[in-house]
Amino acid sequence: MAVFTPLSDAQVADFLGSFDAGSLVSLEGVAGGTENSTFFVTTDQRELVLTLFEQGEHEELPFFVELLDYLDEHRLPVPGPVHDRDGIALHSLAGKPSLLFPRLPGRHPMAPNLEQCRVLGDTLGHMHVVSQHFPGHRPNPRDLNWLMAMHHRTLVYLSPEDQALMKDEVEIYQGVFGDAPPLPQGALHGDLFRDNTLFEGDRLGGIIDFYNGCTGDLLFDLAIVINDWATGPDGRLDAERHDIILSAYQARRPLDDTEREVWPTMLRMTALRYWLSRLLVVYVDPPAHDLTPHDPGRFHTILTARLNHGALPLPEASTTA
Ligand SMILES: Nc1ncnc2c1ncn2[C@@H]1O[C@H](COP(=O)(O)OP(=O)(O)OP(=O)(O)O)[C@@H](O)[C@H]1O
Ligand SMILES: N[C@@H](CCO)C(=O)O
Repeated sequence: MAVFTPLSDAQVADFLGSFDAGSLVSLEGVAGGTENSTFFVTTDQRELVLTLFEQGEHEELPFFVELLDYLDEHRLPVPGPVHDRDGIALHSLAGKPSLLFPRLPGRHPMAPNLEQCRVLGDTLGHMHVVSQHFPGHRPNPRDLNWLMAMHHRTLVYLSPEDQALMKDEVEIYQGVFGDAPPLPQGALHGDLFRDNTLFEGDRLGGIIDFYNGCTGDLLFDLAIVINDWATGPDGRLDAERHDIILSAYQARRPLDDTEREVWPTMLRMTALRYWLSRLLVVYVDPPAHDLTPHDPGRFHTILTARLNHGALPLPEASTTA
């Protein structure tokens, strides 16, 4: 379950009073998610999602609201926060910061078909074209600087081989990214896994959970997507899903020469980013709740597959994906 702070019907009915969103009909805690409390709220006018922020940097919340507002204004399929009659989105409920969103249709595509992959690549490309002009600023909190600072904390829990793997990799990334010209920048989703999208058949209902959103290398976002959406059970890349996502993406935003050059390293660095973040959750800073943490081993498998088999050739940019 992911309701860490229960709410009564009366609390939510009162909360809805400041919005033009109708009167409460029903309230249901949402089982998914691990970080925040999420509720489906039905009013006599619409279906909504209410999120209470349980952890994280609350001072970062205005950035997420601005980013979602911006993407929503540019017609990207994201849940634009609902603003109250005074134009305010961010409220406090049960002592926690809270946001109200439209409820988007669909389910998480855990075994995405090729059309869903194409739509995702197209939408991410579109999002990155738009997000290059987003005026907000929040440096990527999981970038190479974070890897360099944090990886030491997990070494004691690793085998000697894995310690060497992690240290060597971080050193290689420093060399590659330290020497490369700057990569194209913009706002990123920062965690665009399959379970942060909703599909109704082949139609993308929306991209959710922007709480890793930040500004930085657009290629970082694309590599996270390929590692999650286009990887088989053995950690190796699935050529069909890989090619269709990247072709659709590049029809919107072709990768430049530097991005193409550092791509194999970016795939490895974003795999290590999740290996490390999951190790930190399991060993170093476990959450108070007893939800099963994500498996760090999955991203160890992906990282070693990228090392042993390299990246696949990038499709050329075309305008017909
Ligand atoms: N706008 C929305 N429309 C429909 N469903 C939503 C929406 N927002 C969230 N959900 C549902 O609530 C679940 C939890 O939401 P979310 O992913 O934001 O929570 P979280 O605790 O931050 O999760 P995570 O563990 O992925 O970080 C989602 O998996 C999805 O099923
Ligand atoms: N998507 C993340 C969890 C939420 O940040 C992971 O799979 O480790």
